[in-house]
Amino acid sequence: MANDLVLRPAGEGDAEAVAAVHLAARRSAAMPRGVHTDAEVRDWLAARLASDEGWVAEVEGEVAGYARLTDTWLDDLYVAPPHAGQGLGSALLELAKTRRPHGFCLWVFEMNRPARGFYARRGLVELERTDGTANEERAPDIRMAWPGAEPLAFYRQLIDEVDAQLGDLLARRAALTRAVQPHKADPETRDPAREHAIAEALARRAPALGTDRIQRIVHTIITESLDAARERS
Ligand SMILES: O=C(O)C(=O)C[C@]1(C(=O)O)C=C[C@@H](O)C=C1
Repeated sequence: MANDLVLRPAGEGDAEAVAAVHLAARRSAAMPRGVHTDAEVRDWLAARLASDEGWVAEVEGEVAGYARLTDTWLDDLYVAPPHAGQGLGSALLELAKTRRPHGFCLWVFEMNRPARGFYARRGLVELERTDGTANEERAPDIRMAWPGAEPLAFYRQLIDEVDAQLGDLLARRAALTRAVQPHKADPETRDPAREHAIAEALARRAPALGTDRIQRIVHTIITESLDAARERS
């Protein structure tokens, strides 16, 4: 642990120093190149720090690391390269756990093995992986979570959030199944080849479930959607 380490809330006057830590840490980390100019990063971080919860780690009076939290995410945790390996990251992460006792999530780039190991060793678990198409850097990333003091409640809340999206998607999908029926030569006959192709496409997006399970899920969704469409017509 670094001597003289002080953790304190970030103030408006810290924006410049925090941005310097962010830029230097990103350059030396196993992360994709940033897609913004340094000036854009400085402006963006200053705005974020004005509304999010920021903490700085000071060593001998200098900002050497920082963490930025929203209600449910640890959005940033960076340590300036000269101060790496001195316990600042651990101290900031433990602080985040204290500040968010009911848990939080974060994104880490798949290529950033040191960071993934750092979080895993401190009790964070991997939740999901992306192919990177949804982030600015277009680099595969991993959602990790610290499930907090009551993991059951934490995970149920995340499940509820996903189910809200799933419910909307099921409603949209069922409406489309219904809309297409009048345009079929024989609405009573199902199209196994088409259903198979749909399941294969879904299985590519959800490999953890495997094709057989996805086939059964797709079959149920389509059967029930067709049934609901008949009831309403
Ligand atoms: O594409 C069709 O032919 C549809 O009727 C839609 C749909 C679906 O919901 O995706 C439903 C039944 C068919 O067996 C195949 C697909």
